[in-house]
Amino acid sequence: MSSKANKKQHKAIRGGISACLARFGDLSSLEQHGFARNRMWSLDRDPSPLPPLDNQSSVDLILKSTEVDLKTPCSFEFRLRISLNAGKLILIPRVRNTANKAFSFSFTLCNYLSVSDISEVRIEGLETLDYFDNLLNRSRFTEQADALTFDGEMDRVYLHSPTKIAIIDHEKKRTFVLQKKGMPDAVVWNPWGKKAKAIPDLGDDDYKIMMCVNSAAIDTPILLKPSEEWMGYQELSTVSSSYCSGQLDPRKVLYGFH
Ligand SMILES: O=P(O)(O)OC[C@H]1O[C@H](O)[C@H](O)[C@@H](O)[C@@H]1O
Repeated sequence: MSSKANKKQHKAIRGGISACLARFGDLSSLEQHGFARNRMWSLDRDPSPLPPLDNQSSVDLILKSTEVDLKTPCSFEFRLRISLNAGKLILIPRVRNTANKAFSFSFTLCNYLSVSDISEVRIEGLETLDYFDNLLNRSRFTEQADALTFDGEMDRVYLHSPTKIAIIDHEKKRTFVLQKKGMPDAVVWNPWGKKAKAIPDLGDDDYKIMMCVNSAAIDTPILLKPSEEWMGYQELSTVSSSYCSGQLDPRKVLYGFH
């Protein structure tokens, strides 16, 4: 979490994971990254059709469009199951269309990851993919690097990424493994120094120890007919090892090679 995080209501905390239901990054959006991350959610006592929870380390939450302001252009129920197990955090977002006409939306789970030093981080799994560069008017490029490293501001939407992405923190000897379904794209963001200074709830130097790698459905919005439900899945886990140590080949993490 940011050293200057603002924990007031009606504002997403800068850190953790925020659920963004919107035309993500679209200027026509009513609120940056949508309204869902800025609202108070309720406990969901009927998470059907998911099986009821049977362990203490899970919770079902719900946000109904009726609890959102009237500017919401559609009627929906947005459910989120959060489960925490040893070294593993699972999020299952679901959106049901409760209106009598179809609507589409983009969706992102914005994962703030804590790292030892952004210059020492390497992301595996995005190589050779096409991406939109938000810093260059969403121009489309193809990733040429073997792995993604950071030496300046980055804000990209990688298209059709694999279901597993590894974020390797050399200094901490820790790898985050991000697995996802139903969210084909991946956003990578680090504001770097100049932009960090301009973001009020981010400490000037916080950019050195954070990054966002987000599960997203942005390029092709999710289309829901009346009564239909969309479901996504995200699993974030850590592997105590490092690419440097030679004990772990990131390809094994990504593809399970033996
Ligand atoms: O400041 P926020 O609204 O939380 O957005 C923070 C960042 O999130 C993303 O990952 C986007 O790709 C960036 O364009 C954006 O600046």
